[in-house]
Amino acid sequence: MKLEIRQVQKSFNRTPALLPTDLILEHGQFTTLLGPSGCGKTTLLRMLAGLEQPDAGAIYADGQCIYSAEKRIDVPTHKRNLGMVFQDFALWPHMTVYENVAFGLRAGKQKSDLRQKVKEALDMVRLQGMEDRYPHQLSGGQQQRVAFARAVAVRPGVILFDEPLSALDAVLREEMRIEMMSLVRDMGLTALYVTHDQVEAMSMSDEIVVMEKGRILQKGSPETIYATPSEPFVASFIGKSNWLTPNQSMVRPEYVSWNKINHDDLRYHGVVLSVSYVGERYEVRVQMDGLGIWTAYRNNRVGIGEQVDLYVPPERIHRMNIEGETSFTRNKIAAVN
Ligand SMILES: Nc1ncnc2c1ncn2[C@@H]1O[C@H](COP(=O)(O)OP(=O)(O)OP(=O)(O)O)[C@@H](O)[C@H]1O
Repeated sequence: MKLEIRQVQKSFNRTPALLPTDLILEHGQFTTLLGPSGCGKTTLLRMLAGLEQPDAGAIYADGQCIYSAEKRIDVPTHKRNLGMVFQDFALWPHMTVYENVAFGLRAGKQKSDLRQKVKEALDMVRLQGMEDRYPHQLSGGQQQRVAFARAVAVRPGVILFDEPLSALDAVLREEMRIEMMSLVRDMGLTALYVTHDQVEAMSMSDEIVVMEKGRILQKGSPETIYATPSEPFVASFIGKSNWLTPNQSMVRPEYVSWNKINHDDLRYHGVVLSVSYVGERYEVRVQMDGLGIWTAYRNNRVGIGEQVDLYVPPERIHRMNIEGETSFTRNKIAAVN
């Protein structure tokens, strides 16, 4: 299913939670809303789900209007053909696994072959044989699988995730991330995923939508956003950035080297602050002269307090799009020579 959001906005008690926003979720694409707490991600997701009413704007599903403030159209949640998975799993505690998954199918009136459909959904998330258990008899990962099975059992056109993994520990979170992503892809579902975890966003998404203070700052593939963030907030929120001029141009740590490689490499001077072994290499934080703290990688240790020169190829410097400037430019400000 393709979803189109046109000029949708929402305020609570006259405070804007989402400024007028346009967004298209292409059919079969995995899109992530990424941003800090309170930036409006959940509000946007809830409006798509029909759980919150926009103040203005319209929403279309495969070209059909499912919400329009102007035309007073508001298709209820259960008729929007979507599945939802939340952070707290939202399983019914007094229902078994079977009943939890069947619940959505019953509500959606898909009663024929109920048993078969529940079985298929539970097989998919590898919970065969757990039908009679109650949620409290399951691990966090298993509970989240039940929530996922319940959401997809109705064969929705789109699946909405609101921080679905944040209640799980780091190892399980990574496992579940991979599992959910491949299930969504295998089913060809359109997915919208809300998170404030940039690693999650980078590893799962076809498209990342970076939000701040109720607006979209940038939308693009993980690779594009990492390489060419549109503004300083995006650069700082995704990956590590080494600033060459405050809030204007930066270089990613992997392009900072400890030796001059090309004749036009720029040289910067600093003092080593910390060295952490991160497996295979060391992550070194360096207090740069007049430039704040940089991160660089190294194959061997370096002493804390050591004076160092770091080199940056000019073509790796990314300049923010401020007042129409081009993305990649030569920037020699603050270079040693
Ligand atoms: N029902 C509500 N009543 C009043 N204010 C609300 C309501 N829901 C959200 N808000 C406010 O709207 C803004 C956006 O909230 P929202 O939950 O969409 O942010 P978020 O990016 O999802 O944050 P988080 O990651 O913490 O969930 C916040 O300032 C929040 O306090």
